[in-house]
Amino acid sequence: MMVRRPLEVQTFRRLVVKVGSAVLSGPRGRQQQLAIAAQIAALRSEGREVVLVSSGAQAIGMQKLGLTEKPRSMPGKQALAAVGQPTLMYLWEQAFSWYDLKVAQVLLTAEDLGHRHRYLNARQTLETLLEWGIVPIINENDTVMVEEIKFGDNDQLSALIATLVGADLLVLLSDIEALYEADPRTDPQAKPIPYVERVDTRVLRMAGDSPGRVGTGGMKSKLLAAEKAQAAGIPTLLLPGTHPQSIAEALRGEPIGTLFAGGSRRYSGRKLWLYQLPKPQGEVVVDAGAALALRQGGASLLPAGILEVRGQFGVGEAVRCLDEEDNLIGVGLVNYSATELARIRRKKTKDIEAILGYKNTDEAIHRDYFALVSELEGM
Ligand SMILES: Nc1ncnc2c1ncn2[C@@H]1O[C@H](COP(=O)(O)OP(=O)(O)O)[C@@H](O)[C@H]1O
Ligand SMILES: N[C@@H](CCC(=O)OP(=O)(O)O)C(=O)O
Repeated sequence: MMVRRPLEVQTFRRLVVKVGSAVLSGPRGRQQQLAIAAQIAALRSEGREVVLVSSGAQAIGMQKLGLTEKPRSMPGKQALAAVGQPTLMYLWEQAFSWYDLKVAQVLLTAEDLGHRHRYLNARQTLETLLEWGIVPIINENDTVMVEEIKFGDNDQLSALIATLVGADLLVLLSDIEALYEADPRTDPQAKPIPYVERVDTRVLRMAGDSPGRVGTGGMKSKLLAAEKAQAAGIPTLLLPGTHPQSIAEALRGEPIGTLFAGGSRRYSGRKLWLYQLPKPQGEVVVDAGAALALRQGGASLLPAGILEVRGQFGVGEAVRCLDEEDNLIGVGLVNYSATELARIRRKKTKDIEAILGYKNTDEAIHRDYFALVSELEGM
C-alpha cells in the first residue's frame, strides 16, 4: 500500500498508551503487563510523559470468578468490572513499583467528558498527576455507566484522552500485530498494513467489528479511534502489546504495527470536543423564541420550546438543535429521551411531572451542556 514514514521521535513527548483486555488476560497476560510497565518506565526515563488507558477489568473479573464467557447483560458486565477493577489496579501498581513509579486510578464515564466543565476539570487533574510524576491509569467507569451514555469502548476513550491531554501520539496495544487488509480470523491470507494516511471508508471496511473473546471494541473501533485522533492532528500507532519492545522499536522508526498519520488538525477547542463526542443521534426543532434565547446565549432549552423531535436517542446523548427553517443552532446533551421529549414538547415546566409521572429536570437541555454553532466557529 503506502510506504512507512519514519516518525519524528523527538516530538513525541506526551503519549497516551491504551492496553486492550486481550493483552492483559490469558496465560501470558501478567508477563505482558510487566513488559508494558517496563516500556512505560523507559519512556518516562527519556523524559516523556505517559497516560495509560487500561482495559481489562472485565477480563480479570472473568478470571477471578472462573468464567469462560462474558455475561451478555449490562448489569453482569458491570458487576464483572467491579470485581476486576481493583485487581487490575493492584497489578499495575505492583508492576510500576519496580521502577519507583506511582500510579493513580481515574475512572471516567462519557458523561464526565460530555460536560465541558467536567472535561476541563478532568484535564486539570491529569495535568496535575503528570506534573507530580505519577502514571494516571484510566478506565471507563463501567459499574456506573448506562448504555445510553457509554463511550463505546476504551479505544474511543483513549482517543478522547489523547485530545484532552494534548498528546503527541496515541498508542493502541492490542493482541494483533497490525491492521490487516481484512479480518485475519476470516481471511488468513490478509497482509498487514504498515501505514495509513487517512482513515476513510475504504480503510474502515478492512476491519471486522467484533472483538476477540475478552475484548470489547474490535478493530473497527481502533480505526474509529485513530480517525478521532486524526481530527485532532494526533498520529496513532497500533502495536502488538504481546511484543515486549514494540513501543521502543516503533519510536525508533522500525516498521512494526500500523502507523496512522496525524494529518492536519481539523478542529480545536470546543469544536473538537463536540466533534469527538458520540455522534448526535437525533434532532430537536425549536420555536422562534427558543431559537433566539439559545442563540443569544446563556439560556437552557425548555420542553415548551420544542416543536418536533426526530430520531431515537436516550438521556445524556448529544442532539442537534435546529430552528424552524432547519438551520443548525447548536449541539447539546439531552436530559430526556426522544420518547419522553415527544410527550412533553410544547408543554409547560409545571406540567411535565403530570404527563410523565416524574421529572428529570426542568430543562430539556441545560445551557452548560449546549454549544452554539456560532460559538464553535474559529475556536
Ligand atoms: N482488519 C483487521 N486487522 C487486524 N485485526 C482485525 C481486523 N479485523 C478484525 N480484527 C480483530 O480485532 C481484534 C482486536 O480487537 P479487540 O479484541 O477489541 O482487541 P483489544 O482487546 O486489544 O481492544 C484482533 O485480535 C483481530 O481478531
Ligand atoms: N472497561 C472495560 C474495557 C472495555 C474495552 O474497550 O475493552 P478492549 O476492547 O479490550 O479495549 C474493562 O475494563 O473491562
